[in-house]
Order: sequence, then C-alpha cells, then structure tokens
Amino acid sequence: MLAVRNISRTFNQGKTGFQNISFSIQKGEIIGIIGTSGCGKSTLLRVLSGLDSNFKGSLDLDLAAIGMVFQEPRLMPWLDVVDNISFGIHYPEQKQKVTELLQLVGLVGFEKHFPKDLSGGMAQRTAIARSLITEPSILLLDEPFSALDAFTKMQLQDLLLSIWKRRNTTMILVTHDIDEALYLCDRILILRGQPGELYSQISISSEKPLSRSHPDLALKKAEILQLLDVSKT
Ligand SMILES: Nc1ncnc2c1ncn2[C@@H]1O[C@H](COP(=O)(O)OP(=O)(O)OP(=O)(O)O)[C@@H](O)[C@H]1O
Repeated sequence: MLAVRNISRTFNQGKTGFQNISFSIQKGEIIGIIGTSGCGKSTLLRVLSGLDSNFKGSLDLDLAAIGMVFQEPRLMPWLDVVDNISFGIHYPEQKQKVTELLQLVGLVGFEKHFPKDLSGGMAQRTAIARSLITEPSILLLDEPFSALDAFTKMQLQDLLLSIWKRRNTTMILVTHDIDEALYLCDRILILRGQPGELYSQISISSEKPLSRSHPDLALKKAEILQLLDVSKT
C-alpha cells in the first residue's frame, strides 16, 4: 500500500540526509526505523509525511491519509484537550469521533484540562488522539515516547498496540529505543551512514506482541546491535 523507490534527500553540503532508500509497507504493518544519530531518520519521515517535497525518487502513498506524532506533543496551550484533539475539524459533527478517541487513548475525564495541567504521558495521549482525528491510514511517529519516563513509555507503547489492534493502522516508527522497536514492530529497517542508506531489514515475530522479556527479542536485539556496529559498546 506504500512504496518508496530509490528516494534521496540531500542538503546543500551534499553530505547529509539519506540516499537510495527503497521499501514497501503492507496495510496494517508496523515498521520501525533505527539508525545512528544523523543518518537521516527524521528527514526520511518528513519526506514521507509530505512536509518536505524536495527529494529525488518516487513515493507512492496517499499524503491525505497520513497522521503524524512528534517527540514533543506540540499542543496549543490555550486550548483544552477536546479542542486540541478537534482543532481544524468541525467539532459538532465530529463530537462522537472525539468521544471515541478520548476513550481509545484513556483521557475520559480530562476533556477540559489545558496542556499545562497534563502530565507528559497525558499530553502525548492527546497528541496521539489528535493525529487520529482525520482517520489516517498511516501514522508516522518520530521518537514519540523518548521524552517520557520508562513506565509511561511502556503504557503508551501498549496504547499504540491497542490502536493498531482496533484499527489496523499502518505505522512507521522512528526510534532510538531498540527494545521499543522490537516490541512494537513487525519489521525494522536499519539505516547506516551519512547520508543514511538502508543497510538491512529485520523481521520480528508474526505473533506480535511477544512479551518484552521473550528470548527471541533478545536474539534479535543482539543482531540489530551488530548491524549497527555497536555490539561491543
Ligand atoms: N534542513 C536541513 N538543512 C541541512 N541539513 C539538514 C537539514 N535537516 C537535516 N539535516 C542534516 O541531515 C542529517 C540527518 O538529520 P536527521 O535529523 O534526519 O537525522 P536523524 O537520524 O533523525 O538524527 P537523530 O537520530 O540525531 O535525531 C544531519 O546531518 C542533519 O544535520
């Protein structure tokens, strides 16, 4: 349903960004993108989202069907939770949808709270609900939980899986957290180099989610560390 062929994005210096990346994604797949700092992961996500159209190669996806979640929630401080979620849509007609999303992300009871009164996890739940309001078929997530404490992070990872189970949303997740990618993803793309290139792809379990301590995930982690060339650190 999504195909990326030979795409490259370099900047003026010519040395940065990413190059010659090709992959495809099936409906309902969760794909992780992992790579060392500066190998172009965020740049790739910006290109996939349509925020950056200055790339070479071909991109076969419906940009209208995309939702995006960033590392920081990017909520509007003067709007409460409901108004943040429903910003840009015609709320009276979409009230039912907002109610369903509040239930989905676990924010019932917090409708009238403003961002300053939300914990980091609740703010990110609001951002996730907002990204789903347009019913995207693909969700792009750029290190969505990296600013959260370990416990909240695990809760929100499980929230993503529950969204995926209910809606079969295709997701592309950029993360530095290999355990997170192993737990959530069907397949992990490993980028290396500057400019970054697709170095390898690893399939995870077909019985997702495996328990976080499952030995298969430990084996895959060792494989990924080796592919990233950081297995001794
Ligand atoms: N607008 C820009 N102009 C010039 N260079 C850029 C621009 N955006 C990104 N870069 C460069 O492209 C490279 C890749 O950046 P990017 O943020 O995509 O990497 P990343 O893999 O997401 O890094 P990190 O893991 O540290 O977040 C970096 O060297 C960065 O400096």
